[in-house]
Amino acid sequence: MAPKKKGPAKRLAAGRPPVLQRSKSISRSATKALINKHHLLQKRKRQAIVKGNAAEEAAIETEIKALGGIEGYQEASLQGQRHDRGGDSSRVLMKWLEPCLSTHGTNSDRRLRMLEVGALSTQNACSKSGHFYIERIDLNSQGDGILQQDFMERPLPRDESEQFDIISLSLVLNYVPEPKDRGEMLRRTTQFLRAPERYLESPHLQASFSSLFLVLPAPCVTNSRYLDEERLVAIMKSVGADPEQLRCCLELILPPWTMEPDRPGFPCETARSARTPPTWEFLELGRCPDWCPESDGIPDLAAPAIPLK
Ligand SMILES: C[S@@+](CC[C@H](N)C(=O)[O-])C[C@H]1O[C@@H](n2cnc3c(N)ncnc32)[C@H](O)[C@@H]1O
Repeated sequence: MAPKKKGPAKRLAAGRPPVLQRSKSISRSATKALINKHHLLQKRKRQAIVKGNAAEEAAIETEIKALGGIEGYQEASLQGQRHDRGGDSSRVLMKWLEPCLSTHGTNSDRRLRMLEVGALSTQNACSKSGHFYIERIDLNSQGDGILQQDFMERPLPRDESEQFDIISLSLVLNYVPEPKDRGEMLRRTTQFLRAPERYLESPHLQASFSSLFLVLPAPCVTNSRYLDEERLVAIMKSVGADPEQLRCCLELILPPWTMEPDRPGFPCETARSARTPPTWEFLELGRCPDWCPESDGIPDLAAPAIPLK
């Protein structure tokens, strides 16, 4: 028998089990294209389900799989959290909360409760801060410390001990294909937040808690036929947020030149004055929310289906 031909020496990494292999870096534009395509397919799939068209639904599901499924989408999202691509949004949150949290301290008995919906990592800025007990959930858990759970199916809190001081909903709302479901998701967050009375004896906390940290891709607000700042405020009001207390964070996917302070159409003071990393922009609508869970009426988030005039 002829001796086996020796191939080129393999690198050690080639023998690693797949879970240990380093993920490939995807270019910024490929990341963005993949995320957008995924959102589009989710929307079309939702429409196919509503129409009861099983064949179309299956075809779209095949397309989603070919794109890498939810894992591919999450991988692309993680790439977006890289420092050189604007970093993780919770850095912005920590910056906002710094004045109040530095007074509060990090004693374990004083830590605040955070629910992170759509958590991709246990290593972001709020996780590292030491200020929070964090419950992390995601539709598709990427590892220990992240519970696999659909927020929409999460049992409602039975009492205040199961509620949270803050909920992070960063780049999750825009993942939900149907306007009505987006409304329901927002409304649901209010049921998980602690009542403002809880903070009456801690004036430094009162200014910021309880609150929702809402992050949206900037074009959802700055370049949308259906949503602008005014409508976003109206939507937040309809779920019971005090408009004077709102603060929301937009992930800017537009080129850095749009950070020009006098860019028309972005009248927010903080956006003008903040020294921000190039891919983030802040929408300062006031301070943090003072939720009023009793607010009547179901939010009319079908609103985004009505084009702006
Ligand atoms: C773009 S990633 C955002 C990750 C991270 N929060 C960030 O800011 O970079 C969106 C994540 O939200 C998760 N997600 C979407 N809808 C969800 C739901 N109903 N419940 C839990 N997680 C959800 C997705 O699985 C995905 O991992």
